[in-house]
Amino acid sequence: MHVLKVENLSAAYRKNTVLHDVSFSVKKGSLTGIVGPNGAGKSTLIKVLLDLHPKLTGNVSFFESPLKTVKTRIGYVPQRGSVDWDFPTDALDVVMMGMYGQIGWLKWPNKKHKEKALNALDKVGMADYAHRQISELSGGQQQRVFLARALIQEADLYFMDEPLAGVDAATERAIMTILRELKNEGKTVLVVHHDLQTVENYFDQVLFLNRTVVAHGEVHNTFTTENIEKAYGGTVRWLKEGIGLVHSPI
Ligand SMILES: Nc1ncnc2c1ncn2[C@@H]1O[C@H](COP(=O)(O)OP(=O)(O)OP(=O)(O)O)[C@@H](O)[C@H]1O
Repeated sequence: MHVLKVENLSAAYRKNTVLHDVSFSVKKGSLTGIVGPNGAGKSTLIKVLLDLHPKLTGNVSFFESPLKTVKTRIGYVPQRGSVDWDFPTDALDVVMMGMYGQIGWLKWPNKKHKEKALNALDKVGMADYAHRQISELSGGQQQRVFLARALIQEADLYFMDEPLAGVDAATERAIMTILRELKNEGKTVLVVHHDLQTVENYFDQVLFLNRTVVAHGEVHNTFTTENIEKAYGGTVRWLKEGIGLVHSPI
């Protein structure tokens, strides 16, 4: 069964088409890195899939169903820069927002919900910051709080928009451990990712996006120099060396 199936999707900002003819499907239990150059449409793709931005054409189904019937099974960690951090709320409240599917809108969370949220903060190493205003957290700490919020949803499919951007090495390891745990529990995770050097270590599937799908498949046979060049254009040359990549101008 497909967890996500996308067919001939296109989307635009005003008259500027940013995604065209995007088609791919994702299998249960996979951990996919979505890579592509700046402005390739990675964030837009996630927003369109989740109905946060309208699509022009195409079909999207989750668990072989339309989004509106399966929303509570989907978790989303937006790009940090897209969030208004001045919103006056503390870390615990941010995490509890992830539970509205379970609590129900306009109902107050009870003690059990609070405990669950605290556990999630503990899992990402942020228990001590539960009552800190989110605007007073560092970028990496905010990212961890967001991850806790997604975890508490107990979703089956997660979209994460650059969860590793601007975090320190310890936070990166902590986040990757959690993503692998989710995968091991049979959850499906799609991650927008920037660091080509770590793609082979972190993901089992890779989706190269540049306005359309350039390549998609198992990392071991899809993460090739050829596909990297196809996605990133001819101005840079990526030489695969061991598990890393060396970036060299032509
Ligand atoms: N709100 C918006 N209004 C108009 N154009 C937008 C908007 N958001 C994004 N775009 C444009 O759409 C294109 C795709 O942007 P998007 O943010 O999806 O790319 P991305 O692959 O996530 O980029 P990055 O790697 O830089 O985060 C870009 O050309 C961008 O300038």
